[in-house]
Amino acid sequence: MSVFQKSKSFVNDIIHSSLDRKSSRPIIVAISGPQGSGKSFLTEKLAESIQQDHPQINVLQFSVDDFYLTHAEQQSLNKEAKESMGDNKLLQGRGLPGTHDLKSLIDAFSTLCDGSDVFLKLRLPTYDKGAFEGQGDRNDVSKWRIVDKKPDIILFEGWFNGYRSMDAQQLRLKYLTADNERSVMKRHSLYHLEYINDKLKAYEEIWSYFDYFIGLRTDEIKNVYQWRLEQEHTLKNLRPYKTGMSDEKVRAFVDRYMPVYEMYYDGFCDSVCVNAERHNLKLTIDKNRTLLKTILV
Ligand SMILES: Nc1ncnc2c1ncn2[C@@H]1O[C@H](COP(=O)(O)OP(=O)(O)OP(=O)(O)O)[C@@H](O)[C@H]1O
Repeated sequence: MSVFQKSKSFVNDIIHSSLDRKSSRPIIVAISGPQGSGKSFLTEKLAESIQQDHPQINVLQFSVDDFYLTHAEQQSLNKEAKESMGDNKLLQGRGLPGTHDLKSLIDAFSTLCDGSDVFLKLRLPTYDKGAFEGQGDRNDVSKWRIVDKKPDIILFEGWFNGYRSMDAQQLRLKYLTADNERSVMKRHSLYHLEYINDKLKAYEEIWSYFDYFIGLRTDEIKNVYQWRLEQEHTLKNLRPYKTGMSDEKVRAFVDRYMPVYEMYYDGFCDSVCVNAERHNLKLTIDKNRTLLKTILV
């Protein structure tokens, strides 16, 4: 079975078990996986298949990426990180916790899940990753997604969906005991990692909305380099002016994410939807995205 087939069957079970549920709150299915692992591809296919098999169900899909800071806001953060945070490279460019408009994302979840029957039109931002030679920018409001009907099910994807911050001691210990040569955490100061860890804590309010979780795991995290390069080549070819990052920039871009994988990736699927059994689907894939292992907890 493929990642899609397993996920489709998981989502179909969710839909069947929720059909008689009297709730005006949508079901939230979070999809998580490292960059280029295929979250958007999977989310798109799942939304299509739900729409095809259950036309009466209103599906909404969106991503944490839609909520990145604007290019101008990210530029100011780059400056602040360089000048006032001891040159924190982890924040110089989009991607990590701390580089999103988290307040708008929390407001969006709160509006979508408020449980009342009245639903006012909601606009969700969209993001152009190709703008400014791959640095990216939020799209003009005319290109935002309009949600004018309350969704029944939301597919929400994000590369660090479900990651849990560590307490200060735990992070310190992990850092101090990491191998000086091999650890990517050690290329940054502890203070820079602590800042990201603090920022991550605030995202956990979003995780509390999740009812179900699909986590794509990879046998080797270094696969992300290959996936992200392939993805950028594909995206560049699709863009009218072939804009995007050079291979060297893509590698530098992925380098920024690596410490976060090292910090949180090991147990990231273990404590997402903890209050209900069989709500977490963990799928392990290899570099060709072939499914190696499935765990449902
Ligand atoms: N199962 C698959 N079969 C074929 N191609 C795939 C599959 N999954 C993903 N791809 C392709 O791989 C590339 C990366 O996939 P995708 O954009 O879905 O990754 P992602 O995890 O959403 O990445 P990011 O976090 O960087 O947005 C895309 O070009 C996509 O079309």
